[in-house]
Amino acid sequence: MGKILLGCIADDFTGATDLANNLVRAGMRVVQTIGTPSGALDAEVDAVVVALKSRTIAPSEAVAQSLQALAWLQAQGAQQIYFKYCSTFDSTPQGNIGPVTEALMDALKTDFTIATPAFPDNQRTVFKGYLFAGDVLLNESGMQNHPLTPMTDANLVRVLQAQCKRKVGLIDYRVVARGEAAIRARIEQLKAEGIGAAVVDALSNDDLLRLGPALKGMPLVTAGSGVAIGLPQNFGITPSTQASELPPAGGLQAVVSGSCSLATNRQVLAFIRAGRPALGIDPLRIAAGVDVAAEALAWAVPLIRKGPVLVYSTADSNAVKSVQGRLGVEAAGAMVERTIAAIARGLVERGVRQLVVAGGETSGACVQALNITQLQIGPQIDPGVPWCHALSDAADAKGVHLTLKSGNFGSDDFFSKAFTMLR
Ligand SMILES: Nc1ncnc2c1ncn2[C@@H]1O[C@H](COP(=O)(O)OP(=O)(O)OP(=O)(O)O)[C@@H](O)[C@H]1O
Ligand SMILES: O=C(O)[C@@H](O)C(=O)CO
Repeated sequence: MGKILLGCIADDFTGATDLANNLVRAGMRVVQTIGTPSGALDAEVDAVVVALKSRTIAPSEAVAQSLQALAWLQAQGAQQIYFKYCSTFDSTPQGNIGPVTEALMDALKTDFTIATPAFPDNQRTVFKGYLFAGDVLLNESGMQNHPLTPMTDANLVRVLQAQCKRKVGLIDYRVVARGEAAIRARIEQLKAEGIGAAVVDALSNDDLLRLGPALKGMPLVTAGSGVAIGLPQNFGITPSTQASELPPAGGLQAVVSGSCSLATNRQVLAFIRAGRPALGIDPLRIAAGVDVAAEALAWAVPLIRKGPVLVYSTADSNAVKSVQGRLGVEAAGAMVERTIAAIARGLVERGVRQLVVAGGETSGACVQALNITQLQIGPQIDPGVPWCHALSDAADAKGVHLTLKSGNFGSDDFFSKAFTMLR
């Protein structure tokens, strides 16, 4: 197999497909691996995204996993490394984005990198170092109440500095607007001031496309998925439809959703309002010992021959809080994830070959239950969400078309629209 150009390390599974999607749209052939593979790469591609589940784990463990991924990517010939985190920069002062960045810098023996979660296609922009989600600052966007990674400060220079030993600086929008030469000059100036990492402003895709050429040859880039739109051109790659070609899809269609984010709540409602079959599952019944997965599969089987079905635990924040109050946050999450993963597996065993999964943690549980080891990345359904084609150790799940939807991504009609794209 040929050597890869770009080696990527993503801190969660849906985030990994988001990054892979932007690379594919810019012309790269990409596979996503679930965890760091044990053997050599068995595919002819331009980039590999190693999907970790490291977003909320302790820095020492995240560093160890990321360095293992780095070593594997280097062994596949990667010329540049991309550390992908969330477009809402999910991490507290004790978070691991800084420690992982610095460990990768040390391993790559590089003295400078950039950091920017900007993803304008999904309304994440960075201005004077402050991250906006839509029209509001990150800490007014709801992210200040995130159960695991509450973001109470939108100033990314401060947030990253709190996690880093190296000094953190800023490349602001005025520099970015002037393009490659100005960005490179600013990088040299920051380095001379002893700064090791700089947050980069980006208000639009044009900013990201101006940033791209200035990153050519930088050993490590750290970012959300947005920066990816400007990197393939550095390797002489231009957009092509072939990069996103997947084998033809067939089989039955289903959606499973464990995401409780606002966008997913709207998507569940839209699917129900469209008159499609949908079954809500109740975490308290799972806790009471009812075999909810078996019930859901018995419900789905007669319906699924006629079109896509949805099984969801999606609920609004009050309902989720009430369940968490009774069962505990972690126990409730784990119980629901296990049940949805069992349903996903059961659906695939019963002939589902096109599966939509909503929610990052939920996706992790489903992908693991299906023993999926590798995903080939196909066409985009909505910004940040592509169809994928699965390689799996489980014979049933081999060749399944799968999409892993981040909680906050996708239009309201996503659960119906997704299937129309595979016809
Ligand atoms: N009704 C419910 N009550 C309590 N917990 C739930 C309920 N439904 C789902 N959960 C749990 O909430 C968590 C949702 O996280 P998940 O990452 O899947 O979605 P998300 O946060 O919307 O997605 P993303 O991480 O992509 O933004 C999971 O642990 C899931 O099991
Ligand atoms: O960057 C994002 O917002 C997503 O790719 C993600 O990481 C969601 O978990």
